[in-house]
Amino acid sequence: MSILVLPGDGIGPEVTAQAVKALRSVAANGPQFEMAEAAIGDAGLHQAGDPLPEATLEAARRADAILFGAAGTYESDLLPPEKRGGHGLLRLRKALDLFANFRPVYAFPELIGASTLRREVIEGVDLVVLRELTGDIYFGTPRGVERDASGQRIGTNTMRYTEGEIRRVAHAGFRAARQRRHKLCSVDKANVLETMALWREVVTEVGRDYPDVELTHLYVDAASMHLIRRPRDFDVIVTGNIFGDILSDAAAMLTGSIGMLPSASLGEGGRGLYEPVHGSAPDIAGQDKANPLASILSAAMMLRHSLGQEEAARAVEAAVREVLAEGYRTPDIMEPGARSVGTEAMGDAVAAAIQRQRR
Ligand SMILES: NC(=O)C1=CN([C@@H]2O[C@H](COP(=O)(O)OP(=O)(O)OC[C@H]3O[C@@H](n4cnc5c(N)ncnc54)[C@H](O)[C@@H]3O)[C@@H](O)[C@H]2O)C=CC1
Ligand SMILES: CC(C)CC(=O)C(=O)O
Ligand SMILES: [Mg+2]
Repeated sequence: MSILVLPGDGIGPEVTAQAVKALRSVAANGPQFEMAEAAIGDAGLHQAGDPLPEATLEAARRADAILFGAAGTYESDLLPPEKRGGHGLLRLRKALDLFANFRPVYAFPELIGASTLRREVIEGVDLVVLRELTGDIYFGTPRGVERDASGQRIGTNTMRYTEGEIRRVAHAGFRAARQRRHKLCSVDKANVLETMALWREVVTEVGRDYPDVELTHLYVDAASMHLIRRPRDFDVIVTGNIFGDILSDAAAMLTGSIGMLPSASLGEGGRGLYEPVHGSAPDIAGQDKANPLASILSAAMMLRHSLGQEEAARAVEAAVREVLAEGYRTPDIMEPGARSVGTEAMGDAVAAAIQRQRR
């Protein structure tokens, strides 16, 4: 089994190193992995002049699974796309046609006290945001900044979805709901945007094949309110690229921190890209402060979905619960009386707990 590791920028390399530690701990008495590393993001720009170097894309195509950290910095964010670290990630997802990004939002009972939200709202939260990942306003054309006849600058991006793109992610949403509590909520802005009216129509059509799944629809503005007000009512949320990007960061706070949210980006084949939901966090990079659990939980999703190692995936997840129950906390999830640890020490604690789980 081959894993390509793409640490990227900022806290990307710090958290990814802890996920690699967890995988090595799994491999100590279980499946063997071949791990290789390649550059992406600003790191790719520095190394090869491209946020997605050709060698990285080739290696990604060959790997069984890809573990990604974070790409981009505030400095490169405002440059043209070809010089923008984060663009490397967008291109990778597109090149591998990884259109279904599953972002589980699970409120660990051990972390209820770490959240800024009320216990009665977040206790029992267990939902998945399924974000479409290769279409929408992030990829639609025309795009760019140009000048009109008067010399004024005009910025354009285009929200665009084909029927086929909506259909395939809708199927993925219904299938996911079938594995869970049989509820799918489709989030759109069909009252204003034609693209989203098509989204609602196609999701409704696909829903006829899944009579056992309860389909509901919400507009994205109301959905963001309901997500915070009554998060337990949600099972699977399927939505477009930009709405999913925003809603999942908001939903992260139901778990205590964005440092707790893993994700799996999947296509039609078995190969997946496993990526924490957070970014490169320049404000805490290089300070041993980042929470590595989102990355470690992404590695667990990788073991499950791309490498066929369900038992190992469960061991990693159980190890995370164990260290949380023991009171290990990075600063983002710190609470009074807990054991304050840095990124490295959290990774060590999880790796040791994996050993205990697999004994
Ligand atoms: N998947 C990716 O590669 C993503 C890349 N980005 C890029 O990352 C850079 C920073 O973007 P931001 O908007 O600030 O989002 P961000 O997710 O990097 O950070 C937002 C806030 O959450 C905190 N945070 C993030 N991850 C954390 C972790 N594991 N542990 C503890 N705290 C954590 C940060 O310290 C910051 O205060 C930008 O260049 C952006 O383009 C942003 C989002 C996703
Ligand atoms: C490059 C960005 C679109 C990354 C991001 O915010 C995300 O994937 O959540
Ligand atoms: Mg995001």
